[in-house]
Amino acid sequence: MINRVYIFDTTLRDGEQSPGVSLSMEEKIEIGRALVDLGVDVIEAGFPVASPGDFQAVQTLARELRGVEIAALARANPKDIETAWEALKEAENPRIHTFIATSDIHLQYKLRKSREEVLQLAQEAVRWARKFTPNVEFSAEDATRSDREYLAEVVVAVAQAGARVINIPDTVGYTVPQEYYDLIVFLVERLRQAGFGEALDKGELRLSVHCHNDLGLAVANSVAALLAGARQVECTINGIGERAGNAAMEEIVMILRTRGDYFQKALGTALETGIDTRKIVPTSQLVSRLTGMFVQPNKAIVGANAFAHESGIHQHGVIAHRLTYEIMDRESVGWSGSAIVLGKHSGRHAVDYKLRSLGWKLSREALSRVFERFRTEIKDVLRRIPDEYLEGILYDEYLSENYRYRVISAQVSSLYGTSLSPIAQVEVEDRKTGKRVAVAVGVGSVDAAFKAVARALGYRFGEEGEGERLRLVDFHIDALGKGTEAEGVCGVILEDASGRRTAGLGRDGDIVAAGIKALLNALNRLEASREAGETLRERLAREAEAEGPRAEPQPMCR
Ligand SMILES: CC(=O)SCCNC(=O)CCNC(=O)[C@H](O)C(C)(C)COP(=O)(O)OP(=O)(O)OC[C@H]1O[C@@H](n2cnc3c(N)ncnc32)[C@H](O)[C@@H]1OP(=O)(O)O
Ligand SMILES: CC(C)C(=O)C(=O)O
Ligand SMILES: [Mg+2]
Repeated sequence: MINRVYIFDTTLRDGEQSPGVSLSMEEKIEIGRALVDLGVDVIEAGFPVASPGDFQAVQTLARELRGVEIAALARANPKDIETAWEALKEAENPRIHTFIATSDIHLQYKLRKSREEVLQLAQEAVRWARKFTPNVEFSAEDATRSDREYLAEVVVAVAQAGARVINIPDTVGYTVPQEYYDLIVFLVERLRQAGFGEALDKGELRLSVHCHNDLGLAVANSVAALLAGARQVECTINGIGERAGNAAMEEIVMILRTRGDYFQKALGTALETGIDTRKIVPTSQLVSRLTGMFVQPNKAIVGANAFAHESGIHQHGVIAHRLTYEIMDRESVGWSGSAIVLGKHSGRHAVDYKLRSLGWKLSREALSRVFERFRTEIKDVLRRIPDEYLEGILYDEYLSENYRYRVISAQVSSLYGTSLSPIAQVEVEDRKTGKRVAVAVGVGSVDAAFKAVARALGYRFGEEGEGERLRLVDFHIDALGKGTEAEGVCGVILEDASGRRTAGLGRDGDIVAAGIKALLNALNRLEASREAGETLRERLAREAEAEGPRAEPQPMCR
């Protein structure tokens, strides 16, 4: 049998059947182009008879996209099939995908037809479609709950009618991998007995799988079917689709790639797809943005945490050698940036690694000082810890004696039920220039307070006003503890005009006061890093060198 697995992407058809998803024509084209770039073999563009909008979308994609087959869905009746063809006919390589259910439950309650009638409709549908194109796919909807003998009869009948691809959907996500594997083996055998062995071996006739995720088995079932001899897999980006979704393409592709050794052993050959895996993450993010379907952080391959290491023991392992805790190269699926994420469970190795990647070399003693503050002041306070906070600790530890600014007092109004704006008045001390008072109006009380502090110290946020312009890159507030008396913890990251970034933290029972403290902390660190940051960096590096060499992280670790 051929070792090429054809990727049939149904993000735009079954994926769009996800409750709450409705893509505009422009969005479908944008996703369609991304799918072509990704290297899918077939794009199921829609169900043309469903609505004029669906018809137009299929027609537009058929006209616009090249280098890919375009499929359209049609029930087993002449009108659906003719409409599908009308929409498809300008495609470079059009495919009519016709279907009818084969399970007794569907026959009895939904179609109200006998097995004989459905068998005949299935065959006729393929013949109708063949009048337009030889590229016809037939799906036996709810195949996994169908009587096996009857299903085999339908499969052989549609092959005889000229279907090029026969799809065995697990429409309601009911099957389990071994059962599905056995079913595909059984159908392959029946097709061979009916004289289609050579066509299957050459890939001229293909069995396809289409799995839903109701029991969380869509990908496992798809892979089992590929092991059993299916060579087309129907799937969606991020696994979106009807109910619990379809099989996630990115997972199937990466299973085939990562476990090529296993397929080699089991089948005597690895299974190949045409997917350019480096485009997986950008495509996933595009689909998530346009469909509004959020990708859970722990989702395999494309979730934000899929390659992130936050706990100390794992971080240490990965820093020593990526393969200790990574089975795939994150860049091979399109991720960039660091895999080491600082957080509550991070350890000394990760802190050292992060500081090294920020250009700091520390002696053991200096690292211990930073790590101790990280452990006691930050780890339990912030959920995610941007790298800037580590540098902030260094400045606090070594330069805080020279910190320039101090807030003496602040008064901030907080309003409700009025069109008036909040006002902040602050009194600050600049060690170089003395005390200053400033007043500012803001959208909210934090905005007013930040603007007043900035004004008093010769900075500004935004276009207006005088002073050096700063950008607030990040601002967040967390509650430490529960209830209305919980302490507020505010974190800010500032960026100056040269791109230098510093972070600040502030804690207070009053969240506006916590914000003011965080801002002051960040401003003090900014000034200190400008004045003495490089000197400190050199001094610490000299101390580290004097201490002798330490193991450098492996270049493999990113
Ligand atoms: C498993 C799947 O994902 S199948 C695809 C599901 N996708 C969709 O349904 C999205 C698009 N659907 C639609 O817009 C509409 O359902 C339409 C336009 C297709 C049909 O709309 P309506 O004519 O109003 O029918 P409705 O949706 O209420 O019922 C479906 C009809 O199709 C029949 N039918 C269902 N599947 C098939 C089939 N594969 N072949 C032939 N007839 C079928 C049903 O028996 C029912 O017929 P009836 O009206 O004679 O009772
Ligand atoms: C139309 C078919 C292939 C389908 O989506 C299903 O059975 O789930
Ligand atoms: Mg489906």
